[in-house]
Amino acid sequence: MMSSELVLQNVDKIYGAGTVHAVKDLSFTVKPGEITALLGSSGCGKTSTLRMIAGFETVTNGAIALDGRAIHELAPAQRGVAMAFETYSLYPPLTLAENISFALKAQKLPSADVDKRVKAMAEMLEIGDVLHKYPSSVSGGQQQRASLGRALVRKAGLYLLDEPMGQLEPQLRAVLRGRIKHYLREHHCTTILVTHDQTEANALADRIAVMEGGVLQQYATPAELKVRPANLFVGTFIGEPPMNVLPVRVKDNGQTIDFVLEGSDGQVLSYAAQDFPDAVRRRLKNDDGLVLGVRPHAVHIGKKGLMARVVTCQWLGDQTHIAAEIAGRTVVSVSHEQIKAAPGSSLFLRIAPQDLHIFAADSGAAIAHGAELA
Ligand SMILES: Nc1ncnc2c1ncn2[C@@H]1O[C@H](COP(=O)(O)OP(=O)(O)OP(=O)(O)O)[C@@H](O)[C@H]1O
Repeated sequence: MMSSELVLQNVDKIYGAGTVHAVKDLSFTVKPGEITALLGSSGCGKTSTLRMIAGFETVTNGAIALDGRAIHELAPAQRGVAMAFETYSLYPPLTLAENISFALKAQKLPSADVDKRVKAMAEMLEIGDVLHKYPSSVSGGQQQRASLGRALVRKAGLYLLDEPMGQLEPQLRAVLRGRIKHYLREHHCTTILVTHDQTEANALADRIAVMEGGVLQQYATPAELKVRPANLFVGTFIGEPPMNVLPVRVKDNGQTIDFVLEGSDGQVLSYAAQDFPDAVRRRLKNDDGLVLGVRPHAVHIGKKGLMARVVTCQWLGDQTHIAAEIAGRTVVSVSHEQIKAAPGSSLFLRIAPQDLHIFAADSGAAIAHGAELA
């Protein structure tokens, strides 16, 4: 199947009389055959972005190109894009099989070939037994899968999938994710997927565009987003349970680098100065306000360290989750060992220097990840 490169360049979406600036100066490229997820909370602008690429919304400023061809002023049908949108529903007078095969028939493929492809697609999506039914007599989840099948079975330069599995129960969603990813890979489909579910984005996408307030926060692989978040928003948005956040002031006395917890009576995370390379130390000016981000699995329970008061301690069968309070903040620790800690008791939290994410308190921009400059 052909696959295309998609380029968004300085795209803005302003609705109505200019009161809602839904997408701000958005630029990113999806390489041929790559799967990109647009991820963000409700209202961040991901659907507006997808709808502009599809042609259902006009672009206020900027350009969208597919394989070097500007498409943002073309009608949707002229863009060479296949779509599975919640609002882009099935044709009611056609069966699910006829809906899925519609575009293939329009391409005048031999009917034996069409039948074979529709059947394979339906089996992949677990709707083989309802292919003869009409949309009104199947469930929402089956309609959604038929709509996805109709998009995927077509030949297109670009595939746009809007929350394609939003209506499915978790087990089926997990099975289909794997199959859909395999299909997209095998057919080298350039794909954009909109989701608010980071598990889905991580499982399906090569790269994730994290959006907030209409602004692209970071565009990177799932692993990079976790290990090197560009800012505090991405750090706390990606990862489950979320990253712990500790506002601090830094003191470098030449021997040790001390992070003094804001709001505490002098509780300090203290590290040997040589734990941090000079390049990082030069960026940490004395008394600067910083925010430390620490993943829960990097917060260890030890014999010394930051003293915290246990709020809850739960063994989940394969890991212990401890929530502890320190300087009026809750810090979560996740451990694969079974730990017993009574609520109200005190314990000590240890964090290795290489597990610290250091952000500027004012802008939220990342300064360092572990011992490396951001
Ligand atoms: N047709 C419209 N007219 C005016 N404002 C709109 C319109 N469509 C979306 N918006 C606004 O634009 C902003 C971005 O909306 P958008 O639907 O793109 O976000 P989203 O991240 O996809 O959210 P959701 O996950 O809830 O669909 C929101 O503030 C929304 O209220």
